[in-house]
Amino acid sequence: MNKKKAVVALGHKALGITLPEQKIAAHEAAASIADLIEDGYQLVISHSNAPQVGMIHTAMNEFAGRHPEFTAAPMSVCSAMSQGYIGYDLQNSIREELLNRGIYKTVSTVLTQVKVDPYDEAFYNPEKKVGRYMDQEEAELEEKKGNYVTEVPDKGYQRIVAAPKPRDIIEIDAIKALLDAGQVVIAAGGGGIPVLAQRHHLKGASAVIEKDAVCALTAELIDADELIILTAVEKVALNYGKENEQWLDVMTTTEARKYMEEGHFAAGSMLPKIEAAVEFVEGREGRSALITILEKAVDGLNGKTGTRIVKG
Ligand SMILES: Nc1ncnc2c1ncn2[C@@H]1O[C@H](COP(=O)(O)OP(=O)(O)O)[C@@H](O)[C@H]1O
Ligand SMILES: NC(=O)OP(=O)(O)O
Repeated sequence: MNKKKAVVALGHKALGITLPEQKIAAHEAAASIADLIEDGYQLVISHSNAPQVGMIHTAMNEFAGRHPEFTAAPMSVCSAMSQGYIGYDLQNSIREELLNRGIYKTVSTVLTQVKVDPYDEAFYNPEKKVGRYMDQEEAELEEKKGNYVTEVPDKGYQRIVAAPKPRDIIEIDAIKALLDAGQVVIAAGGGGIPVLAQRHHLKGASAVIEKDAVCALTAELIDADELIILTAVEKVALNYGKENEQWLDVMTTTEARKYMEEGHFAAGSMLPKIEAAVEFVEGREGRSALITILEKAVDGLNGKTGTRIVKG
């Protein structure tokens, strides 16, 4: 039997932020991933990184210059570190969960670079929130360092960086080779390390790519059957959080476009998921995307919950 190929996007719920939180969250996420593997899926797994990459950037740059051995690290290097920091925990948690179920599979993290366009509008209009919430004084200090910040209602301030569109995945052949060998691959974590191609040289870009967007691109490039976005809500809603909230079981791509125009999906959270789902599903016939809560992945795939996005 040909196994179904899927890309799974793991959000904040699957990761936590601090190392102790991450260890617990990754363990729980591994159970959902193992459920999917037991259900017969061949998986490429990607994940969020905005809190972590901000934390790493602050940690790396706070001490820069105070000692000759501590030098500043650009955002692209911090992205690479976040892939290692998160991938390490995820691959070991998934490996352990699979072994507990009597399944032997190598699980590996591919340090993944993603090509972006140097003229992408996002470089002129940074909007991606990263890192912890700050008070006004801390935010002003960040601005003095040349960083951009934005006010977040009820939470304080947060740093913002460019989130250019992912154009190509440099290590895609390695990802495909591992997948074809029946192994479990964690790739393009945190949207991938954004790079600008300068002839044979890849120059790290100061940006953080939207992980849902890179999941759609990965799914396209491996010609996946499913895009599975595991997040903090069981279903997508119209009028989310309002009195007339309406949870959706299924949504065609035409409906999704209309709902996006009507502003039903919040920028930076649900909107990139819907955009990714529409882009992937419209790529070829027979594809579908699922958005559901982390612990109900298999129920979602079996049509018991979640919101399914289909071409139409
Ligand atoms: N229309 C909507 N339907 C459901 N959830 C929505 C909607 N608009 C915004 N959200 C919010 O999007 C969140 C998921 O996005 P996000 O927190 O960025 O997840 P992740 O970390 O999994 O990528 C939900 O927890 C919910 O608060
Ligand atoms: N890179 C990225 O999209 O991370 P978040 O999901 O944490 O915003």
